Amino acid sequence: MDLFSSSTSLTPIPVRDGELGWLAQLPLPWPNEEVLARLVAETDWRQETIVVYGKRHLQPRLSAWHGEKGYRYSGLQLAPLPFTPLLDTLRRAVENATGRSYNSVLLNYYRDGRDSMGMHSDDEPELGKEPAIASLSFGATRSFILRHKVTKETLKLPLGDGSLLFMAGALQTHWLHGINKSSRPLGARINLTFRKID
Ligand SMILES: O=C(O)CCC(=O)C(=O)O
Ligand SMILES: [Fe+2]
Repeated sequence: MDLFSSSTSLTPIPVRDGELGWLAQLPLPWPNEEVLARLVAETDWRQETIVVYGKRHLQPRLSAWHGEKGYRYSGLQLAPLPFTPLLDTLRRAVENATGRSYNSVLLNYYRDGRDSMGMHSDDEPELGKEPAIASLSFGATRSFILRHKVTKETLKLPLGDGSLLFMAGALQTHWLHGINKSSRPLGARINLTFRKID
């Protein structure tokens, strides 16, 4: 009997108009807390500015972009940093679990419950049609909100320490997603979304 088969393969989350898979703990060579501490310390974190209706705002989180190609995100042009050995190990673990390959990763650092990400779709043209996006989380559990653009159906997925969420198929065409602010005292969370940019 393969003791690990049930814990290392993605569990499908049934959803209309897209594909979602979930794994409670991605197998990694280090404990989650060690990965979190290294990502906090070793990443060149930036607080990016976004322009909304002509006004400049600081994003309510820190971020970093690593990959082979530059990337436009919410009107920002992010200059890519190379993959570090740590990020490369995480990428390989995510590729094993999802059966897809990635050449870029966006890191987001939610310092506490006041940090957030507005509702959006990852549907930039350079991601291609029906992009596969693998989302790896460390630290505090935050609710990942998914809202269907037409039916307004809403899913709330608590993404815990070490968990992997896989989004594919038509999901980005039909759904928005984001991370709400929380009034509860929450610790730090880092999320990595692995993507393939053409
Ligand atoms: O922090 C999360 O779980 C979501 C991140 C996200 O949606 C993104 O990076 O595009
Ligand atoms: Fe996203």
